[in-house]
Amino acid sequence: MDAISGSVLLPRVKISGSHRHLSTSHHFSPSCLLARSSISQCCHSSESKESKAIIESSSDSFDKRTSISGRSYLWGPHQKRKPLGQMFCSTGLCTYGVAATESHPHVAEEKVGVLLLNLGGPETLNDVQPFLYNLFADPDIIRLPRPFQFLQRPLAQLISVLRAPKSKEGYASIGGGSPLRRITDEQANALKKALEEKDTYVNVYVGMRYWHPFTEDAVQKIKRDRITRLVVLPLYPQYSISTTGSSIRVLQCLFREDAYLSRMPVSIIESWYQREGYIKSMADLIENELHIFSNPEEVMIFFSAHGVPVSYVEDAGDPYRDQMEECIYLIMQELKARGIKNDHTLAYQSRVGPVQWLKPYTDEVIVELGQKGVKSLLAIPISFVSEHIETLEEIDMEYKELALESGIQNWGRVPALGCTPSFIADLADAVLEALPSATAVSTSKGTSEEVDHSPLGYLTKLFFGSVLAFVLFFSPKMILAFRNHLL
Ligand SMILES: C=CC1=C(C)c2cc3[nH]c(cc4nc(cc5[nH]c(cc1n2)c(C)c5CCC(=O)O)C(CCC(=O)O)=C4C)c(C)c3C=C
Ligand SMILES: [Fe+2]
Repeated sequence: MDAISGSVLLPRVKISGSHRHLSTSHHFSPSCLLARSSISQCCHSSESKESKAIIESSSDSFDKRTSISGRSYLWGPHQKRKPLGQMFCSTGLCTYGVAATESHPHVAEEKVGVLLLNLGGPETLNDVQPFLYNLFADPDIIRLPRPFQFLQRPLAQLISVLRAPKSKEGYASIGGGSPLRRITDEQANALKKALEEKDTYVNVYVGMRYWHPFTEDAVQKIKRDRITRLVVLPLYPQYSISTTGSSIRVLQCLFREDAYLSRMPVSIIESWYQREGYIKSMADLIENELHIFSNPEEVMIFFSAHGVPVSYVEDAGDPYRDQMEECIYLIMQELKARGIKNDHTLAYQSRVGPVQWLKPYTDEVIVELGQKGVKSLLAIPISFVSEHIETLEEIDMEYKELALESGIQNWGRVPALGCTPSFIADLADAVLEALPSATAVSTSKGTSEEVDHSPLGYLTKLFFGSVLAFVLFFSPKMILAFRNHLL
């Protein structure tokens, strides 16, 4: 899908909000890594200077629910929860600054865009290895200490080649590719329509982090369409460094480098797991599935979230686990208010590689529940709003089989939200609420470090990196770890 275009434009969008000067200038590290050689540079953020430029404006106009987590976080070595600062305006943190009006002084009518960010997935089995390469080349997915960052791409190459056969099996079992692009396009269409029903006419764009349509392509379209105000909506309810954080950092690099884009008012909705519409939509889905069981009140409500390595949360300050727990608390509160008082559990799935991931692990909890005599289980994928390989293969096939082997007799699974009307309507509200707080990216280009772009330097690093990666990955310990966890 290109943009889902709305012919126009904004006389009907009311943009209100107090005008406030943003007093902090923004300095961004140019330490960009070429994560995908074919596309543009993407930031490696851990050194970003603007992590120091924190404005926590106590905006009176901002929704208190959003404020619980309405900020972004930088990760990096020894960093604890560092707000991204004001590279972009994050919903709830600020109102739109003077730059917005100064930069587009002749804009008579706003032309609003909504950019949906998602992970992307391979569409064919041939796409699997290059998709995995893009994923593992992301410094927000494999975090290497600074002196070893030059190994990122050789490592990504190695790991993607090693993992591809297993991943391909998974994608083959769900029809030969990921449904993510199709579903995200459908969500984009539905969101556009939902906004039109609220008298707001926008272009909706889809930007994927690791596969087509790439974020870089979506941004080009936004520029081509002369969008004057943008709301960025990552399709992850909870914020993680590895998902929303990674996508936003790509955007930062793209916007920082472009005069037009850096002046465009932008608002990012960083997390929205606590929105009433989302919570109620999830509760509706759970309630519906519970009714299918013959003994609804005895069913264990089993939330299975995508995991992240423990170090993200404990060392880098990823708010993901906190947001996940709060999200589940809110859903359970909503269910209780409807008279549903079932037991519930949260566990984390889909771990990759030889490091500790958030616990408890989904597979281990399923076995334990079986041993404890739980007979009915309703699995709820909670970290993602589309069907994808980890719902269709991991939950529906692997975990179902494990559950039945472990003594659980009745198995159910809540579908992903997809285009559920109440959910899409809530996303539309989130967009409308975010519009007034859009602010322009700073045009200042503070630099403190330079990246070595010389071809010789690059080739030397690539060569030694490959040798080192090879040695590292074929040491007996690593082979064992890979056999156990990755392959
Ligand atoms: C909130 C959701 C997700 C988080 C957090 C997340 C972190 C994360 N993922 C990997 C490694 C892989 N992820 C893969 C695919 C994949 N992951 C998510 C969501 C989250 N990932 C989605 C939606 C998908 C796409 C699924 C599809 O349908 O295509 C894969 C590839 C599939 C596979 O081989 O298993 C890998 C690998 C890491 C390392 C990580 C955190 C650091
Ligand atoms: Fe993942």
